[in-house]
Amino acid sequence: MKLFTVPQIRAWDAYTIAHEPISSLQLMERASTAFVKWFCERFDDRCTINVVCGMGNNGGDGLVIGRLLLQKCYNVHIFVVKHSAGGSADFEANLARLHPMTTVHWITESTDIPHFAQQSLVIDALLGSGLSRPTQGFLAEVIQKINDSSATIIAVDIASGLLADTPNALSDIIIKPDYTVSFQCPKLAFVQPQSAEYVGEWQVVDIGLSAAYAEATATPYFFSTASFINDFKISNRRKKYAHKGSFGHALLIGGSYGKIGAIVLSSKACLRSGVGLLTVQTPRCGYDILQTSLPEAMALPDWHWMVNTTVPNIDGYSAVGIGPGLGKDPLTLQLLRELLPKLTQPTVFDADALNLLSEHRELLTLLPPNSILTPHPKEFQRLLGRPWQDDFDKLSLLQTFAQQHQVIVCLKGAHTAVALPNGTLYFNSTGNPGMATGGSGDVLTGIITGLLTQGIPPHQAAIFGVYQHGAAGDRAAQKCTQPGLIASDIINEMGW
Ligand SMILES: NC(=O)C1=CN([C@@H]2O[C@H](COP(=O)(O)OP(=O)(O)OC[C@H]3O[C@@H](n4cnc5c(N)ncnc54)[C@H](O)[C@@H]3O)[C@@H](O)[C@H]2O)[C@@H](O)CC1
Ligand SMILES: [K+]
Repeated sequence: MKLFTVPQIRAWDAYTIAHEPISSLQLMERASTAFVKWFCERFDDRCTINVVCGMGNNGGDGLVIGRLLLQKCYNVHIFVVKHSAGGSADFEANLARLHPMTTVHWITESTDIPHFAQQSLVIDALLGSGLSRPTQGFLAEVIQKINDSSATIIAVDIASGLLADTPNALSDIIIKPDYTVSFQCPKLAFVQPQSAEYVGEWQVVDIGLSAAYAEATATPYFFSTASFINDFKISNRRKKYAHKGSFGHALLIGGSYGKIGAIVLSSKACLRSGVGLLTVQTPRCGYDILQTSLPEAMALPDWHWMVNTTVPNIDGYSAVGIGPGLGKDPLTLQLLRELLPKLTQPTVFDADALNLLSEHRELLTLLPPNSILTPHPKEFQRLLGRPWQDDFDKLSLLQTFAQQHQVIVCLKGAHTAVALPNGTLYFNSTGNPGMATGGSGDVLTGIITGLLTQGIPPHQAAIFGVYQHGAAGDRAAQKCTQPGLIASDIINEMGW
C-alpha cells in the first residue's frame, strides 16, 4: 500500500470527486459511514458518546458520525468548537441536516467546555489533515481537557493537532487518542515512534478513493500489508523432484565466547526459512553448542577458541549472513576487511558486523551493492556517525544512506523501515512489542539470509523477511503473551 502526504491525499480526494460520480458531501458521508461501522463493531449503545467537532471537514465528519450514531439509538452529545467565523461548505451542510435531530452545543469560550466523564467516549473530530498551525486558545484548552479526562478517545482520521507529514514542536497541544480511525491510507506520522502517544491503536478504513489515482501517483513511502507482500508471489510450494541443492547453501558467520546463542538463533531461523543447506562458521568454543543444538547445520569451526578470525572460502555459497554475536575483536575486524572485497553473493550485515563498519567507516565503501544491513536505531546512529533531530529527519537520513551506499537498510523497531538503494521506504505492518527481546534481530538475520539463499532478490528478501518475522512474532505473542515471548518462539512460529 502506498503512503501519501496530505497534499497528495487532498488531490486524491479532488480527483475522485472529479472522475467518479460522487460529490464531496457524499464522500464525507461514505468516510463517516466507514468510521461508524468500525465504531459499532467495538462499542455498544450503552455508552455515552461526546462528538467534539471543529468547523472544517474533519468537523463535518464528526457531525455525520454523530447523526449516524443517533440514528442507531446511541446516546450522543455533539459539541462544536467555534474556532472560525464559518465552517467549510460540507460542515455547514451537515450542521443543517443535524438540526432537526438534536441540539448542537457550541463551545465559544473556556466556560463552555464540558466535563468528559470517565466512562464516556470522546470522538475527536476537531481538526484533521487540514491542520495549518499549532492549536491555541480555547481549542487547545478543549484538547487539554479531553486528554485530562479518563474518557476513551477515538480520533477521526488523525488526532487533532498532530501533523501528518512533518514533526510537531514539543510544545504543541495534541489529542492523545486511544484509537485513530483513518481514511483510506495511513499517515506518515502513524509509523513514527515520536507520534505514538498521539496515534494510539490505529486502523485504516477504506472510503473508496480512486484506485487509478493511487496507481498513477508516485511516492517514496509504502506500507507492507499482507496483500502487498502477496504480490511478491514468494511461494512455499516445492516441486515434487526438488532436492536440497534446489534451495541454495547459506553461510552464516558469527558467535563469540558468551554469544554463541545469537548465531544459533540465526541459524535455526535460516534453516526454517527453507534453505537446502546451511554452514555456520563460529569460533571453536561454539562448535559443540552448534552441533548439539542444531544438528541440521554444518559447522565450520574457526581455529580461534573465542572469536571468528578466519576468512572462509565463500565459493559455492548462495548467500552470506555475518554479525550475530560476532564481537569486535581486532582479528574479527581483519576477517571483515578481507571478506568484503571477496563477496559476490548477496549478504546480510548485522549486529557487530555493523558496529565494526561504523568504527572503520572506510569499509562502508567496500559493501557490495544491494547488501542488506539490519541495524537497530542505535546501530544505525553509529553507522551515520551522528544523531538525528526527530523521526522525520531520521527517515531522510535513512533514505540518503541507502542511496549513497547503494545498500538496503532495515531499520528495526515498531514498523521497521526498509530503505532501498533507490530511496523508497517500506514500513512494516506486522510485529509487536513482545519482540523487543534479545535474539529477535538474530532471527531476522537468519530469515533474510535464508530468503537470499533461495534466490529471492535482495529488496524482496528484506521486505518479505521483515514482514514474515513480524507475522511469526504476532503468532508467537498470541500463544505466549507479549512479555512471555522469547526469540525462539518467533522461530517456532515461522512458516509462510
Ligand atoms: N480524502 C479526504 O481528503 C477526505 C477528507 N475528509 C475529512 O476532511 C479532513 C480534512 O478537512 P479540512 O481540509 O477541512 O481540514 P480540517 O478539518 O482539519 O480543518 C481545517 C480548518 O481548520 C483551520 N485550522 C487549521 N489549523 C487550525 C488550528 N490549529 N486552529 C484553528 N483552526 C485551524 C483551517 O484554517 C481550516 O479552516 C480530513 O482529515 C478528513 O477528516 C473526509 O470528509 C472525506 C475524505
Ligand atoms: K481529528
